Amino acid sequence: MYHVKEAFYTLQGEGGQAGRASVFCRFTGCNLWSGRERDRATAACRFCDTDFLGTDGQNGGRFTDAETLAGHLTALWPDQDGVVTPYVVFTGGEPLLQLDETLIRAMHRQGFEVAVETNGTIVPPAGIDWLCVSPKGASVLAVTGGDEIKLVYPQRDAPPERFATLDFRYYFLQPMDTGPLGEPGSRMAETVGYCMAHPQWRLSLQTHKIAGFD
Ligand SMILES: C[S@@+](CC[C@H](N)C(=O)[O-])C[C@H]1O[C@@H](n2cnc3c(N)ncnc32)[C@H](O)[C@@H]1O
Ligand SMILES: Nc1nc2[nH]cc(C(=O)O)c2c(=O)[nH]1
Ligand code: SF4
Ligand SMILES: [Mg+2]
Repeated sequence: MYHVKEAFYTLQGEGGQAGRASVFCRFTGCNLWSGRERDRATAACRFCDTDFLGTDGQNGGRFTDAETLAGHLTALWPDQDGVVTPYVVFTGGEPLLQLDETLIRAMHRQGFEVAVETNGTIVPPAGIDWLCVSPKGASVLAVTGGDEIKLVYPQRDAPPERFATLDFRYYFLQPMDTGPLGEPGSRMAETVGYCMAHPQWRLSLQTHKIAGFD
């Protein structure tokens, strides 16, 4: 059984695939935070911008098997004429608590490329086409390579230096969303500063928040 908070068609907003049309599948639940506000201050991950509790979101629900969920996600892809390869992003919550090889294969059979957004604490199943790892605080990484690392910046217990020699194709810093840009607490300027001082790292902006497309 797969538990899905919500599923929707949008553009990938972040990282090296930003701007690409994507079906998002947001799984319920995370191993680094319960998702309840009263637990946030003591969680392993404390800055989460996402509601991943329950199955009550847009196109959410409980799916008994991979084929059923794959069909549900495929129906959200608008371009049925095969001009481009369809793209699905599994996120959450922590998607690797639920995503398995059976579901990845089912999406491949539907013609999709499969991307994953993970906190890096769980070993991924085989077959992922684009793996994005976003380390959280002092949590121990089970994944030390992939297509991109997208580190939310700054994090006291997770300085970029700790990850600079890992095996990724792209290294991104994403400013921690602490509220509106330009308001006190915005981490934009220091993130830009770090990328300019350390050219290995590129800036990733949450373009869906800036442009308001989800
Ligand atoms: C909600 S998480 C779900 C996937 C997975 N649990 C993870 O943490 O990578 C999706 C992406 O949003 C990022 N993110 C979460 N809260 C954020 C915030 N307040 N500011 C910037 N990025 C944030 C995460 O680091 C991750 O790259
Ligand atoms: N448009 C859009 N792009 C995203 N990239 C990663 C997201 C996530 O929450 O995992 C996300 C999201 O929530 N929306
Ligand atoms: S690991 Fe990801 S889903 Fe879990 S609380 Fe942190 S940002 Fe949110
Ligand atoms: Mg998001």
